[in-house]
Amino acid sequence: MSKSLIQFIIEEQRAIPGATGDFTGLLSDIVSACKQIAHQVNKGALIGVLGSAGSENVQGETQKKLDVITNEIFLKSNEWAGHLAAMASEEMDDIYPIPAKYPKGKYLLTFDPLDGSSNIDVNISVGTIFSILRCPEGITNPTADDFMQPGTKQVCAGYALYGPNTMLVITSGNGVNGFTLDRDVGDFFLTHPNMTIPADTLEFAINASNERYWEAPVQRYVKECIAGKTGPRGVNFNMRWVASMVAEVHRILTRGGVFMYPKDTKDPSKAGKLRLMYEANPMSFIVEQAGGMSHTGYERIMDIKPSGLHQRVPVILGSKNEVERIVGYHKEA
Ligand SMILES: O=P(O)(O)OC[C@H]1O[C@](O)(COP(=O)(O)O)[C@@H](O)[C@@H]1O
Ligand SMILES: [Mg+2]
Ligand SMILES: [Mg+2]
Repeated sequence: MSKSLIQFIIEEQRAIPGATGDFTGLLSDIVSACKQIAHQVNKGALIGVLGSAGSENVQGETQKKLDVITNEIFLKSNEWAGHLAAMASEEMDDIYPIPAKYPKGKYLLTFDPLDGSSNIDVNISVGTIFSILRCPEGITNPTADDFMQPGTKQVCAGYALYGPNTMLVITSGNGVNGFTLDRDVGDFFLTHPNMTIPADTLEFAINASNERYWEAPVQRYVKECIAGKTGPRGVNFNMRWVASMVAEVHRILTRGGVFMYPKDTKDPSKAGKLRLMYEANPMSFIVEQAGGMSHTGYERIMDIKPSGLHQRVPVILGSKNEVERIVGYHKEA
């Protein structure tokens, strides 16, 4: 049988001089949270977890019952062990300091507990996204300011995909590896070592209903793809849109492609739809580690110095040559 996720992490940790085991402990708590979420998502209506919670999160989005449940699972699994100083989530306005009754640790955790939650009631794949940062040296009671680190500072990023299989895909800056949950054994096993994104692709993903709001460079790119053989690209493209970022990124890691939620004029107060700290940054870390590229069209996402926990950014990520082309269109515009 292939390596379990925890064996894999412990072996990686051994290669780091001075490692204390804190990181391994933290990842094992995250894995435990993802297994619990997989169980809830899998049971669905049988345990009454589908539908709306009747509340709104800080972004003004209606929360699903599972948004609330999965957020609670992540907090409870990760607060007790002494690896973290604080957490931040899509579903909470402010940061979550570790309660005084527990020891505090040296890491910060941000997460989107249920990504693609509009898909949950229609039984389409959803996921969880997380990012681990170091708590700044000497800080025991971090504030939101301590989370304002660019994506290049991430220690680890990952996602769980709750699809036909439950998978966990992680990077700690040493390539990207994918693990599949064996429900009978109750553990994740390495099934997709060294995942890489092909540099070229003939597949793109975008919510085309927003076309009239996009900027000219993205309109040009998509128009050229749709023109296919008869257009300037001289080749046919395929399009996909799942509306779960985790599923789109997983497809791109598996067979290449481009995913875009670009800057648009739909709501001028928002720079994009996706959130930097717990969606764009972790996915960018994974995509770059797999040989892909992740950009806003104007700058590398992981270079952005965050200004707020729930800051939104435009996202263009995936196969390198296509993302470079789209960035080039932005420069020409
Ligand atoms: O419904 P739209 O506008 O196509 O947006 C879909 C995007 O929104 C998201 O669902 C946002 O994530 P949440 O469900 O965590 O809010 C992404 O996963 C997805 O790419
Ligand atoms: Mg999300
Ligand atoms: Mg979410």
